[in-house]
Amino acid sequence: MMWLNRHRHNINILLPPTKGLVQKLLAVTMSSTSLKEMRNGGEDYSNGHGGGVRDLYGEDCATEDQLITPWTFSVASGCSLLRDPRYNKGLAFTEGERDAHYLRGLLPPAVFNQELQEKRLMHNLRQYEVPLHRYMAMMDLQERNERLFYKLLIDNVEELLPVVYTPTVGEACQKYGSIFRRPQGLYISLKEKGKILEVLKNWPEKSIQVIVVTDGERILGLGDLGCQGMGIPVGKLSLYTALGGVRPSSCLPITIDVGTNNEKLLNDEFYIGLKQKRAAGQEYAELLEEFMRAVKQNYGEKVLVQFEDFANHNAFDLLEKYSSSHLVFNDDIQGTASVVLAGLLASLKLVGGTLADHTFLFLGAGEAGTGIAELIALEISKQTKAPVEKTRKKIWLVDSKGLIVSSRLESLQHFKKPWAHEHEPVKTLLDAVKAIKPTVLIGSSGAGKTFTKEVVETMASLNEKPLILALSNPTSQSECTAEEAYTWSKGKAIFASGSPFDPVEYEGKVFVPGQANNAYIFPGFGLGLIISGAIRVRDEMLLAASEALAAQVSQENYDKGLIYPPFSNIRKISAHIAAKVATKAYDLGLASHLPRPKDLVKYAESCMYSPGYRSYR
Ligand SMILES: O=C([O-])CC(=O)C(=O)O
Ligand SMILES: [Mg+2]
Repeated sequence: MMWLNRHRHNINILLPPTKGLVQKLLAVTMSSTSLKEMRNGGEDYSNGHGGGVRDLYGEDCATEDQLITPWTFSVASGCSLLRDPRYNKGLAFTEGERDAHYLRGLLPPAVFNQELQEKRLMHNLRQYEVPLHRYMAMMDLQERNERLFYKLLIDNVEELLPVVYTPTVGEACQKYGSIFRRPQGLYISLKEKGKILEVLKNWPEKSIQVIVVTDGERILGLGDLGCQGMGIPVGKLSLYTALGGVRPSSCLPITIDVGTNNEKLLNDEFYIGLKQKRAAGQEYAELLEEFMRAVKQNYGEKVLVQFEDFANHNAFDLLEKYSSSHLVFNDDIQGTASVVLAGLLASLKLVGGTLADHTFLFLGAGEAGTGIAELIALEISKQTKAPVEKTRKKIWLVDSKGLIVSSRLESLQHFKKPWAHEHEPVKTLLDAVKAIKPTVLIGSSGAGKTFTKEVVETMASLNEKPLILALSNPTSQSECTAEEAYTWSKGKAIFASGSPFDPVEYEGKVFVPGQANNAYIFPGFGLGLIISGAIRVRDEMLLAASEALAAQVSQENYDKGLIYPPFSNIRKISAHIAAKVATKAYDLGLASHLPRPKDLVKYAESCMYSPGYRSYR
């Protein structure tokens, strides 16, 4: 179906002039405005999520800028093809492809299919006993053969998520300087002030749909890792593709380096970032402002900017500042809130009652704690029609100074103020549990081992089925382990954690802990924004995502005491979340891709990147 015009190192592929394609080809000669209109109109050649044009491998990899002429598309051959992770297939190049693309002799004679490659890789990965070595092997694969990386991740998601994501990604960030090989993502430091637009233009891909950006100040619960935080945007975006089906070429990981206050890194000769204390105040705000402007100027209004692992003091301000002018989402505030709310909604099937019947106590009043608290209050308000000022009263937060109460109001940071209810001062978490008598205990402090035996025992003495969520990451920062939650509560607790724990056997019964991690939400949430061409994020979309996730918990899952569905179904789950988010975007008049597709679940599924190899013949 295609004609090849071979040169020694490049292959120009001519598109066949079939009727449908002629229309498509005409389309790509148009101005970019009319191209966008056609794309939004759902023309066949569009990938349906707002960027790119299908290339001959059936992939949406060409961008408008790359399409210099509408009739040819140039790909590498020979060694360049083997070294291009986007197109390399390694031993899976067929005999015919080896002839056609000057690969003869550059590969050993065996031809493997993708399944055999997967089998070999999983076998090799399982030989590594050190999790970080598995992480490094996965990163090498991503840089060598992108489709195989995603195929492996999708087909073995439960086994590989802890490798490319929490907990191992935390250790990878801590050691990023020493394991650093080939750069991933885009680094924007104070040195690039005044030139950020130019820096964005250095990135090889032009049609970006999702940016995950960090400034490295609060990486998971590990604190300030400066420039080494890059592992987080890279990891999150690999989940955007594997779990949410967003094309890898549309994903851009960014680390903003304004220095670090981590003395250990400042004194480390191998540190890869700026060796200075963090810029703050106006200098910080100006760099972020330039960045946000450049992003909009370069990628347009529909690019999603996900803020990740910023410290509290910047996270809330950035979200507030840019949510009315940009498509922004803070995963730690909003994504975590949405996933926890989903778990709470699902847990009602196990504990009975409505959300409004519960009393919530948080340890940690930062991004995750206050974000979750607010979303719970909004959902109760939606369900009961009570004003949110009233529904907040059933939600209590403890920070490093004790229970947040009205007598502390003056000295509280602004994001904590709504939670300062009338109560006498309480100093410790244990005393707060005794005083408030919560049905749900949520750990979001980033501080490990804080749900002590007494705390869990008190929760179990107060409740038939206490709900205990230890959200802090990675595993070392978890408020308690799954085993502690089940044994200390004598098997009564319903438990979920931010990082994964293995099932626990207690008195002959097996308890399977859930993973309350924002990875359930952000990939599908982002996909929903992309397919609808949403231009803003709204709380209603977060509630819709929570409800969609909760609806995916099956009776079989409930029978095992689970309040989250298994990650093995995540692509289907993401499609449902995407559909509900897109529906909200359309209902709120915030969607720019018209007309609205009739079956949004099917549409979301049809837009998903699939990592099977394409034939190059
Ligand atoms: O990355 C994770 O596992 C969840 C998350 O956003 C965080 O802990 O900051
Ligand atoms: Mg995070």
